Amino acid sequence: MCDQVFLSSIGLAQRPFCRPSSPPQPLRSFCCSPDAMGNACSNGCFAMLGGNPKAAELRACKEEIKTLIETRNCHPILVRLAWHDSGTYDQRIKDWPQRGGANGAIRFDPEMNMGANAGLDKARGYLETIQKNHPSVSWADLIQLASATAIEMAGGPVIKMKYGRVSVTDPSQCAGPASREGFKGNAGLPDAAPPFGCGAQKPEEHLRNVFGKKMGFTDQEIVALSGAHTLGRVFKERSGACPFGYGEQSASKYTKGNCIARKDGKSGVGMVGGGAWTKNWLTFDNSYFANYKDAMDDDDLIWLPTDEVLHNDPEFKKYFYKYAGDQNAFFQDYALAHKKLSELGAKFDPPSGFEI
Ligand code: HEM
Repeated sequence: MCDQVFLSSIGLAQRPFCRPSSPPQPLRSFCCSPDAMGNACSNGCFAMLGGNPKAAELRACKEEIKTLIETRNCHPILVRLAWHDSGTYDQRIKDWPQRGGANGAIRFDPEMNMGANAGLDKARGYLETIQKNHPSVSWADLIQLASATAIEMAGGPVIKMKYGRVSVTDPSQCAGPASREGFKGNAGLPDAAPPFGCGAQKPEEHLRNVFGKKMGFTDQEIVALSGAHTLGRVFKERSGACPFGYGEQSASKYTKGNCIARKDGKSGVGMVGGGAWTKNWLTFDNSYFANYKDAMDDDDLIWLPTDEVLHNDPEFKKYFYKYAGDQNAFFQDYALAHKKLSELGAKFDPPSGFEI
């Protein structure tokens, strides 16, 4: 077949020209130069290698993460760990790693010990064993992979992430708590209630300072990302943003040991206690939006000022009600916003990253 006939058949022929097909090329001509260690050429090409070995290693990690989540029901804390690694990102700082973001710095104490990260050392501990089994996988990738896997396992969307994130190697590369212009602490991670560390008087202003000015998200993305609170709990011993805490005695009605919160209806809540935004807080769905009135009216559920503003602010509320009525729209927008969050500030090797 000449090229013109072939291109027409797939709808790509632009101009009427015809020339004989080029002679068959050896595969090598499409694949530039993967190195002896099995790393891709600069185009991320592995055609000569029978698959990307780094992707294969990450897929093996994913299987171990699934076992971890299945046995410990730790979906929410893995999502929060990844978000707080990414959430140090400041788009006004250009250099890596000073700009923060998904670079694995949260595994080091200077970042882990920031007030906003209270409790997340537990999630770091969960991933430590997996990282030891796969030392070539970067912490930055492992943290993001665990979060995407948790969302999938909770019944949420598959997030088509890019991998190959380079990790920082030293605690001195962490973002300092007061390193972000206009934010007093926690490298500009959000506060659940006033006083807001950016000096904002109102939650809508605070969310736009944190997510818009600092990280580069739109109003729509802020609302979609907030829907992650369909999962998880608040603990008085961690953020202190609710009256519920560790153990059966301090648990809310929905976080006791015998509660069913998983999508598959199986028992198991991980550590007992805390207060949740939704009744089925190990299930990723749109109930955060659809059932917000329950959360506001029921003293055993949580609804923070930064949640409330999402259905009161004229811009935010357009998306809030859209997601309340349309779970598919929420899943689609969430997956895109989460992918963006997972890549904030990241440096990739190869530069184009790769999929697994
Ligand atoms: C909009 C601004 C946000 C505020 C003010 C906020 C605040 C909080 C607070 C206070 C907690 C409870 C922590 C504790 O006591 O253990 C929490 C938990 C959580 N947050 Fe957020 N968050 C925000 C955005 C996000 C985003 C963007 C995500 C993910 C994309 C997220 C995911 C989670 C998850 C999954 C938990 C539950 C963790 C667990 O159960 O261990 N949050 N958040």
